[in-house]
Amino acid sequence: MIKTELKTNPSQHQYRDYSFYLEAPNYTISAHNVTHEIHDYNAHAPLKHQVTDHFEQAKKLGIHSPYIVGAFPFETDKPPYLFIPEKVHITSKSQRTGKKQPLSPFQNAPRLTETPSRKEYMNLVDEALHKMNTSDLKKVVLSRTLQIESDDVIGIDELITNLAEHNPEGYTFSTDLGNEKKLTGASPELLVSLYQGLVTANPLAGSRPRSNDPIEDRRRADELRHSSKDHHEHKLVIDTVAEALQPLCVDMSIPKMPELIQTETMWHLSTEVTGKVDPKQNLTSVDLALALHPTPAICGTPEHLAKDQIKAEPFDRNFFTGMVGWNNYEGDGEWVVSIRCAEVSSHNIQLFAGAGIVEGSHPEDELRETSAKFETMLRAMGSKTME
Ligand SMILES: C=C(O[C@H]1C=CC=C(C(=O)O)[C@@H]1O)C(=O)O
Repeated sequence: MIKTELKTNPSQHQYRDYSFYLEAPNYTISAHNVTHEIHDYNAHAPLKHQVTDHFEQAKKLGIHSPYIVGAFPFETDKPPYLFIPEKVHITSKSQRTGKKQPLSPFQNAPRLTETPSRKEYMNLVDEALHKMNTSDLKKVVLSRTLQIESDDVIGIDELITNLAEHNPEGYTFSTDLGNEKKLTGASPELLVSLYQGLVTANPLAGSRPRSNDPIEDRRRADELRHSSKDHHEHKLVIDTVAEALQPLCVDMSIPKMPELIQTETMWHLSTEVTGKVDPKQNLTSVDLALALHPTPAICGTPEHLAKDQIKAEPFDRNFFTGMVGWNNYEGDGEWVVSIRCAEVSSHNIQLFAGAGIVEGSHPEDELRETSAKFETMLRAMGSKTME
């Protein structure tokens, strides 16, 4: 986890009008006045070189310690939306009011469309389970989308305030995607951070929806803690993350058993993997993030078979299940998995939610899990539940 050294008055920090905003558990980073948009991204040239070129150009423009910020999409052959801001502002965590009553980003009731339908989603899960019986596919993350259309201009400020109030342990973010669109959400999952040589990754996999009833909530947590199906799902992710980081790190440490963590809407199995970056390789946080992405927490294993199943999702994931974050001139930075999020434009919000399918998964449970994951965004919009 990144520690902040640059501390200013937290109350100065508002996300309004920022091109990039990330509120992490212990610091907030925001950026505006874009100088360089990395639009001439070349998927065949190493990103490292492109970033170095852009940093050099930014330096010529008088930005002494440039940052690169933005988002990468799920598909690795599609361009990221990255930029170098003229000004970056880092503070200790914003003081939140703890207000649980959401400010409404809508004046009038919006219209909702689900894709795929609930029945179609369960069919996709069934097909994936069938593939697991007839091929080497072990895990795939299948997702749904919820399109919300409003007559009002959507209040992005309210949305982000609500997300941050309700997810103090997570990463609330909003980043420009061009064409007046933003990717906005509150992710509980750290893909990777690099800070003064220390590498941290915190994969999540294996989940249960929370319940309003404390006894039922505890029962679900215990069920998850003891579920061999969920531990198997979790291990597939940890093994892949460890394998990707091993050649890039020294002194890696991986706890034997996952921890149980909670968000306002979900229980998750979580493992914090740490290590020291190999000093001989001159790696940046972007190098580490690209080496890990896409992890089986949002894609599956083996990756190529999981991607074949994901093609059956009847929509484009775009930046959902990609990553959002920043990288500074020294190569330090932090990248968060873009889940519990939505693409937001003036009158439309497209929400996304996925669930990991492994042998032993049940279509109705996965449907329920994705509905619960939508709730992170829905609650920030003032809605209690979609069931
Ligand atoms: C794909 C999502 O969550 C992933 C991250 C944590 C736990 C997950 C799970 O248990 O299935 C998912 O793999 C999502 O929130 O849309």
